Amino acid sequence: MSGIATVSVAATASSVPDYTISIGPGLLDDGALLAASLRGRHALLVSDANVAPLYAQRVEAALRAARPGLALSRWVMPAGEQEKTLTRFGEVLDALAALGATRDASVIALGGGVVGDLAGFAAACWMRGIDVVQVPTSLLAMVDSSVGGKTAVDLPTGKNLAGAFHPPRAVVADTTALRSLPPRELRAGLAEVVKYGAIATSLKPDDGAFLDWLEQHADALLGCDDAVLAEAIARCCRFKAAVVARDPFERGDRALLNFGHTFGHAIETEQGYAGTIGDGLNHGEAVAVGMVLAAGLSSALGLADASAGDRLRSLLQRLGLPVTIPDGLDPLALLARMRLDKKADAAGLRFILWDGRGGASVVSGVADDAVLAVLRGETAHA
Ligand SMILES: NC(=O)c1ccc[n+]([C@@H]2O[C@H](COP(=O)([O-])OP(=O)(O)OC[C@H]3O[C@@H](n4cnc5c(N)ncnc54)[C@H](O)[C@@H]3O)[C@@H](O)[C@H]2O)c1
Ligand SMILES: O=C(O)C(=O)C[C@@H](O)[C@H](O)[C@H](O)COP(=O)(O)O
Ligand SMILES: [Zn+2]
Repeated sequence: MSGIATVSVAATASSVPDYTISIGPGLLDDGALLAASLRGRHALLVSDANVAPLYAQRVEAALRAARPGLALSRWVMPAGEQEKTLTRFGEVLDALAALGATRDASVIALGGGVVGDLAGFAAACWMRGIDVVQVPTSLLAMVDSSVGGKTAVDLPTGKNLAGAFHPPRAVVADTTALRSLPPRELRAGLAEVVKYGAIATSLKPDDGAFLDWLEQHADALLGCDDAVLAEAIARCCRFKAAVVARDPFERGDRALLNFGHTFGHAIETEQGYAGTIGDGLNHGEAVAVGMVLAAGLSSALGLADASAGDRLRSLLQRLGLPVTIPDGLDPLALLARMRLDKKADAAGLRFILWDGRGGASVVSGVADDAVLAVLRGETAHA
C-alpha cells in the first residue's frame, strides 16, 4: 500500500466539530498522529478479544512514546454483535471510572464496528461526553461505522435502539490491519461498499461510476489487493464524510445511507444478533440481503424496472454475500421488527428505495402488504 489519504469531515452545523479521517498503511504505529487528538491525561483503549491481541500493544506503545505520562488503560470485550449491549456499555463506564477519567479524557476505539459503536456511545455518555478517537480495524468500520458519529448498543427488541450522535475527534484507519481480517468479515464490509455504489448518484460528491468500478475490481477486492482496498476505503469515506457533514443528525439525505437496513436490521434482530458467533447473518450480510429486498420493493412499487435488482444481486453474489432471507424467519415477525426502525414515525414505516440506476429516496406510506409480498418472495424480483 502506498501513501496516506486524508478525508476531512468539515461539518456545516456549528454544533458539530470538524475532524480528519487518515487512511493508510502503518498508522497504528504513528504515535504522533494517534496522540495528536488526545487532549487530557487519561485515555481508555477499548477493543475486543480478537483485535486486542493483534494490535493493542502496538497502539499503546506508540501512544506512550508520543505522550509520556499518559494514564492509559485497556478494556477488552468478547467479540461479536451479541456483545453490543447495555451491559458491556456499563462496563466501559466502569473502566472509565476506574481510570479516573476526567472530562478531557479520551476513549480510543480499536476494532470493528461493534467496538466503535459501543465505545463511542460510552464516550458520548461519560460525564455527558468525552472525546472518542475511532481506530477502525475491519473494512466495514473503515468505510462506514467509524465515520459520522452514530454510536449505539442493540437492545433485544431492536438494533442500535439506545445511542447518541457523537462524532469522533479523529479517525485513524491503518489499512494493513485488514490483512488479518477473516474473509467473511472482509465480505461483510464489501456489502456496505456496494451500498455506496448502489445509491451513488444520490450521494454528493457525484461518483456515479463507483458501481462500475466495483464490478471491475470485485476480484481484487476479494483478494485483499492493498491498493484497490485503499482506494475503495477513501472513496467510501468521501461519500460518507460529505453526507454527514451536511446532515450530521439524519434529518435529511443522510437517511439514504440506510439503504437495505430496514430489512437488514429486522433480520439481525430476529436472529438474536447471532451473526458473529452463531449461525445468523452479520451486519454486512444482512444489509446485502436487505438491499436486494429493497430493490425488489422498489420494483414492486413501480419505482424501478422489474430487472433493476439483477445487477446489484449479481455483484453481491460475486462478492460471496447472501441475497435471500435465511430459512426459518417469519415474514410477519420481520415486519413487526421493522416497526422499531428509527426512520419510522407515527405515520408508519419509511424505506430507502431506489430507481435501479444509482438514485435513492426516502419513501413513506408503503403498504404492509407490499412489504410482506417481498418478504414472502411473492414479487418477481424479490
Ligand atoms: N455507526 C455507524 O455508522 C455504523 C455503520 C455501519 C455499521 N455499524 C455497526 O457496525 C457493526 C458491524 O461492524 P463490523 O462488521 O466491523 O463487526 P465487528 O466489530 O463484529 O467485527 C467483525 C469481526 O472481525 C474481527 N476483527 C475486526 N478487525 C479485525 C482485524 N483487523 N483482524 C482480525 N479480526 C478483526 C472482530 O473481532 C469481529 O469478530 C454492527 O454493529 C453495525 O450495526 C455502525
Ligand atoms: O451512518 C449512517 O447514517 C448509516 O445509516 C450507516 C449504516 O451503515 C449503519 O449501519 C448505521 O448504524 C445504521 O443506523 P441506524 O440509525 O439505522 O441504526
Ligand atoms: Zn450499516
